[in-house]
Amino acid sequence: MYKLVLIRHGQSTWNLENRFTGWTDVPLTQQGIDEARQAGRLLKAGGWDFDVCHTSVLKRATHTLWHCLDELDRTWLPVVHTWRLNERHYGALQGLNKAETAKKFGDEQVLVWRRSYDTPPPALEPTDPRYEGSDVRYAKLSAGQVPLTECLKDTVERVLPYWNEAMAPAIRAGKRLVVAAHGNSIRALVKYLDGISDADIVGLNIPNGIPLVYELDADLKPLRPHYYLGDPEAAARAAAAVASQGKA
Ligand SMILES: O=C(O)[C@@H](CO)OP(=O)(O)O
Repeated sequence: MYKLVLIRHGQSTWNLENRFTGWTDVPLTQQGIDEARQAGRLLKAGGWDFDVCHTSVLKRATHTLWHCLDELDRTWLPVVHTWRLNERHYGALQGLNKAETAKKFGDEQVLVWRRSYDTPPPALEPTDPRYEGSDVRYAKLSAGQVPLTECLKDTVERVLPYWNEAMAPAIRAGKRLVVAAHGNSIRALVKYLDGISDADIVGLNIPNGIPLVYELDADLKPLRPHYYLGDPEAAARAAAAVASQGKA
């Protein structure tokens, strides 16, 4: 049996301000740091250990990993950064307040933008100062790979090659992986691993800073439903709070 741990970053400054974030590189709040450290303590208490860490190129995920590894006394572990684990790109919504956007466009429309599988939010113009195309960390990507917006389907399409080419082979080789990523890049992985339908993925929300565990068979299929470490009710409450962030 293989085990895989996925952790959504702790609270970011834009989570606190309830703003659509996407590829915007905002830091953790003090609460986010505390959540990351608590995730590390939970892992330590459970006797978890890892060989390799994977994270995005965004600091809220990277710093979550650092704090978590610090609690585990594993800051020396190899860390692989990839843009493919970045948050889903939120297009022209990046920076806007979620509740105000729901007031303007309605809860239903915001739910479609936040959680539908294949309807992307409005796209950024390439001339928009928010466009990340000239950011040095994406210099090696082809022009089309730096998104102007993404629906979850687009995120799945860039996360899955990384799963297939980097993560799955490492797991099969016996490496114990911990992944610090984002609400929607984790939803992309969960959709694939659990075989969740395009319709049902709308109801899936990932809480901040709580380790999510997969137990996988030799074919990397889940042996049991994925679960959160710690108090399951607290994890369910935190996921419900994420769901309601997009309401007016
Ligand atoms: O703003 C974002 O980038 C994501 C994660 O914080 O938000 P949502 O939960 O609305 O997809």
